[in-house]
Amino acid sequence: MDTRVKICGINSQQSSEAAVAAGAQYLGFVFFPKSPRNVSLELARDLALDVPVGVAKVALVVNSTDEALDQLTDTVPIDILQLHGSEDLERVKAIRARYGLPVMKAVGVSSPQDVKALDAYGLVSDQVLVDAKAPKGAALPGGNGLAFDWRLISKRGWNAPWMLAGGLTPENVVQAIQLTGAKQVDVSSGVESAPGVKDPKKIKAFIDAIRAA
Ligand SMILES: O=C(O)c1ccccc1NCC(=O)[C@H](O)[C@H](O)COP(=O)(O)O
Repeated sequence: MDTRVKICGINSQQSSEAAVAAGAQYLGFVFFPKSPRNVSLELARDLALDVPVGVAKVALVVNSTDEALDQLTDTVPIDILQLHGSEDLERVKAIRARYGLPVMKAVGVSSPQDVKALDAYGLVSDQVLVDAKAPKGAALPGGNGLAFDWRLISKRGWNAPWMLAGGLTPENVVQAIQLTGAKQVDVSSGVESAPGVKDPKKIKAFIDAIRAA
């Protein structure tokens, strides 16, 4: 399978190098203080400057203000802004216009009703991330290691390129791709040895499983 892979929650040189060596096309940097994967602007800048050309650097933010985004984009060389909060269509359009960067809007899915939102976001975003909806009261809006019912989106497409996320692992990713038809996948918890600790062996196993299928 030539599925494109995003490894999210890169927070060390080791995890960055492991993801690049394994063949990831995207690296995600989380800017959300409650997350065990949260990185400072300075660390993200240092890591991003070492990422080879051709591997996309994704900055993941949650309901960020323009001031915070100004600081982020002035400090860290990123390629894509991933909006993982409750940003509405107008906010997505405004961020895209202000920064001139591709925007990937994350949409949480747990029911057919949630899937309906993807059409609208697909019209204003460059990509959509189809993720498991965070449980009520969860500390994190994403990165929870929870999968949703992939049948809800089986063989669907929306108005923009999309990426499947939520509870993916080296053991289930091929099945998830076969069932949904996803051409891009995103993983965080499933390639960690502990919350926020990326495991180079699991990263390689995740991508090798896809390549071998
Ligand atoms: O990963 C985080 O800690 C995180 C924190 C706050 C908002 C979003 C977050 N992650 C978003 C991602 O893109 C994850 O890769 C995606 O939700 C899948 O996570 P997982 O189910 O752990 O593979």
